[in-house]
Amino acid sequence: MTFAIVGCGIVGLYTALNLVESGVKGSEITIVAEYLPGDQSINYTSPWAGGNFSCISPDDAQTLHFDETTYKHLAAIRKVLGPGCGLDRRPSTEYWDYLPDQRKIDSLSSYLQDFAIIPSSQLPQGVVFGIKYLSWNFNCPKFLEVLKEYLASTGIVFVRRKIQNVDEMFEFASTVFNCTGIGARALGGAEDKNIYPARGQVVVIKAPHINENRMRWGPEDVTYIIPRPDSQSQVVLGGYLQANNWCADTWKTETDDIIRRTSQLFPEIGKEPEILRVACGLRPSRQGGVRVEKEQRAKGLLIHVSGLSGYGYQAGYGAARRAVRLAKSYKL
Ligand SMILES: Cc1cc2nc3c(=O)[nH]c(=O)nc-3n(C[C@H](O)[C@H](O)[C@H](O)COP(=O)(O)OP(=O)(O)OC[C@H]3O[C@@H](n4cnc5c(N)ncnc54)[C@H](O)[C@@H]3O)c2cc1C
Repeated sequence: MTFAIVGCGIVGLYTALNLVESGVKGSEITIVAEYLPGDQSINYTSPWAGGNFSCISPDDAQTLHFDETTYKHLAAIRKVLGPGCGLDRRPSTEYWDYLPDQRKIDSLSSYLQDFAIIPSSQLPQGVVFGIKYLSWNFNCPKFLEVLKEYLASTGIVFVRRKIQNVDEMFEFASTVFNCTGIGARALGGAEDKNIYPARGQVVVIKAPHINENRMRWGPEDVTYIIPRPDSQSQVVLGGYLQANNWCADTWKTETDDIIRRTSQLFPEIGKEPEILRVACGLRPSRQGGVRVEKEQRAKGLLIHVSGLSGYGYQAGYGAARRAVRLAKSYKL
């Protein structure tokens, strides 16, 4: 059996990793993508992520399960890739201006390391609920490159090509994974109009004194501070979740708003941090949630792994594992 993956963002790479872990030889896997690690485009979301493990996922059982699978497996991934791979542990504090769904808290509290609910007397003004735990932090551009190098070392071939119609992928293999992120909306032969962007702008600062995550979930926006491992003290500040906004530009007003909100949440950031970069990305959100589905096409089997929205790093490994089991017809 041969396998091909269209898409080389975090979801395509996690899918390849799952295939290798399940015993498939690297030489039986081909990854085809318009953009590869190291590239930058508004149509390539993965380099723009914060990124960490947080409470961003929706409250449905499937996504919570994907979160759990990924959280528990990241230690094994770090071991394989080695120190300096852009994946490491940092403590995290998350606050809500509203009560989060109990299903999510029950799920997270059952496996997050060092999980604790913050006593209400210690919550900042306006916050109604808060937790602390040990999170995972990604230096996303670096992690993508290191993971790609590791997969290449197993014999996986990477091909740069824009696919017009998904059936072209059966030139490469009889089983194809569609991991095209925001591109899944327009992928010929498999257009998924449920996919839509959720734009986020981020500000990258230099701040060696910030070594923990802090997040605050408001009714409309999220404010977050995410240190990047193996990055010479970069910290990612955000953010926004702007549904159906395709804009690739960045805005000074949003930068100022992000600095204002993050320095309020974490005063040690200061009001004039050293800004290294401002960027934005389009989270591949999906009406109906994450799609892990098997489809029999005339030329072979197609498995969709899409709609990872703002949780591709923290839930994508779990989604990819389910996709690989579907492909290999394992019991779920
Ligand atoms: C500001 C921001 C902050 C975020 N923070 C976090 C975070 O802290 N934690 C977290 O878990 N997630 C976070 N995310 C979300 C995360 O970045 C996404 O869920 C993830 O990157 C989606 O990965 P993907 O592989 O599905 O898509 P992408 O990374 O976009 O990859 C898609 C791939 O498919 C290829 N492709 C598409 N169409 C075609 C075609 N027709 N032919 C050939 N190739 C094609 C592309 O070239 C690319 O290689 C954040 C996102 C943003 C924007």
